[in-house]
Amino acid sequence: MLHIAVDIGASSGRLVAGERKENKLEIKEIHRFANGFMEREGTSYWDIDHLLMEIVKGLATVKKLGYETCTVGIDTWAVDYVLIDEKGNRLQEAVSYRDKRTEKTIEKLTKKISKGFIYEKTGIQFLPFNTIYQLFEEAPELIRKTDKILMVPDYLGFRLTGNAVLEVTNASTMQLLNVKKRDFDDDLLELISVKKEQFPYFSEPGQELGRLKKEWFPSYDLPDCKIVTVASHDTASAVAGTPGIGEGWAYLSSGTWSLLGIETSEPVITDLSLENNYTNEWGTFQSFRFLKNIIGMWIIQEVRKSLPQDYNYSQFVEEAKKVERFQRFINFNDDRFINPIDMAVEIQAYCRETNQPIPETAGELAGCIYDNLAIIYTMVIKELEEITGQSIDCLHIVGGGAQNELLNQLTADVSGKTVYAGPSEATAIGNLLLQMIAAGELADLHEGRQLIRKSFDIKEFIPAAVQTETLINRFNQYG
Ligand SMILES: Nc1ncnc2c1ncn2[C@@H]1O[C@H](COP(=O)(O)OP(=O)(O)OP(=O)(O)O)[C@@H](O)[C@H]1O
Ligand SMILES: C[C@H](O)[C@H](O)[C@@H](O)C(=O)CO
Ligand SMILES: [Mg+2]
Repeated sequence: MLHIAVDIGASSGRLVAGERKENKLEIKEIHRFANGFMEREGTSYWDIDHLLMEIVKGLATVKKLGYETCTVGIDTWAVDYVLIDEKGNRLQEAVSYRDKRTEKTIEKLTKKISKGFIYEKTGIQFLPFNTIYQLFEEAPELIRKTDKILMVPDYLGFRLTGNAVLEVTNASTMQLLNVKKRDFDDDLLELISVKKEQFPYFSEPGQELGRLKKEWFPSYDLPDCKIVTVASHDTASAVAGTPGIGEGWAYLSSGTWSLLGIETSEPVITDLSLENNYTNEWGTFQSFRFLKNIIGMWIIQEVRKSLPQDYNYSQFVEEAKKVERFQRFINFNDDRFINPIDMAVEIQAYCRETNQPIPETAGELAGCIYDNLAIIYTMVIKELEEITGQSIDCLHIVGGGAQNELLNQLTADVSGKTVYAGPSEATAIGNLLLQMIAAGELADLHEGRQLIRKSFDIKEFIPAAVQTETLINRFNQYG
């Protein structure tokens, strides 16, 4: 059976076909397209209709390749949603989590209910753009007109099948679910004046959402195509698509964001996890993704836009290799880097304010980004071990960032952990695994990860000795 993963990240989207051929998973990229938010009248939003048409375009290609039967699973970035009325019409643009409307919302809401209380209920990290804060900022009359609040991947599935669900891995990122009840938290819904009935019913990954709506057939005429819910939060699919070599492994889903964490069977909700802003996003098969959001390749993506000359990511890495290591220490998790007007200027301002050499060239800018990400990753690994009491033996770097061999080696060196890099399309692969488990082609995720290890090139990076403590001390001095 052919399975199609629709994986849409903040910077790019792709349709990846996957089929099990004996003891290998064979994948083929069918369609790739750019993503990114737009700005209009002071609002940052996603062109959601364009994304839908890109999916349709990709499915038409599947048809042209001669397939008649397939399943499709959709995953995207987290927290963002679409409001629809009782006729299914979209009530407004799909606002991006990078929009500035929620910059002060945590401060506003935690005057009414403490952070500790919210965290005790949800176990979810405090990111200014969590769904709870976005919904709080919506105009009350718009919420009153809203029949359903659909998370982005669920909205795309609704447009293709007419059926709406709330898939749990992405639902958890709303910071509205009570982790013990595995249901909405009534206090939090009341706090933001939203009703439970304004959400669809929950769906676990692996359930049939429906068949493609007839009106889409003319452009791709896939008579036997079923949409299946997968881990619709892309990071949850990326974790599912992590090879999982050894016992004490951690994952780093390296794309626009760097999501670094471990899989747990129970949530970790402690003073220390709250203090360090760790999250317990829901994973597949009732697991949890105990992780931390680290500003990831967003930084270099935005620097790329700042520079007069266009560099591709391989060129940035080559330029970064030429500059001296660890000349600047920058805490890229500072809110100033969430969405500055000009990232290169913001980095230079940070260095000027902290009396550090100001990076000017592409190599100096990329070099300081990769140097400091390696230090931040190391600090998060140390925090994870301290908070959970579990030792982490190795780190799996998956996603587009896994192709950055300089950063892979720097991460191994600074953290002292062996790094396994790849697959770069782990999100799409995890999406495919969940469809294959639903189709009975795989018994479970354990078998799926064995298939990954047999099917894809996973590069090993052995740590070389560096003065980690010195680097962390210097980072804390400037961070
Ligand atoms: N050849 C390469 N060398 C080094 N880095 C690369 C290379 N190709 C891609 N990358 C890095 O991968 C990043 C994109 O990763 P990926 O494709 O996983 O992100 P995405 O899926 O579009 O977004 P999201 O993180 O929201 O899922 C780029 O920003 C870039 O930094
Ligand atoms: C906004 C979220 O933190 C973001 O989507 C992250 O969870 C992610 O999934 C990045 O791919
Ligand atoms: Mg991605």
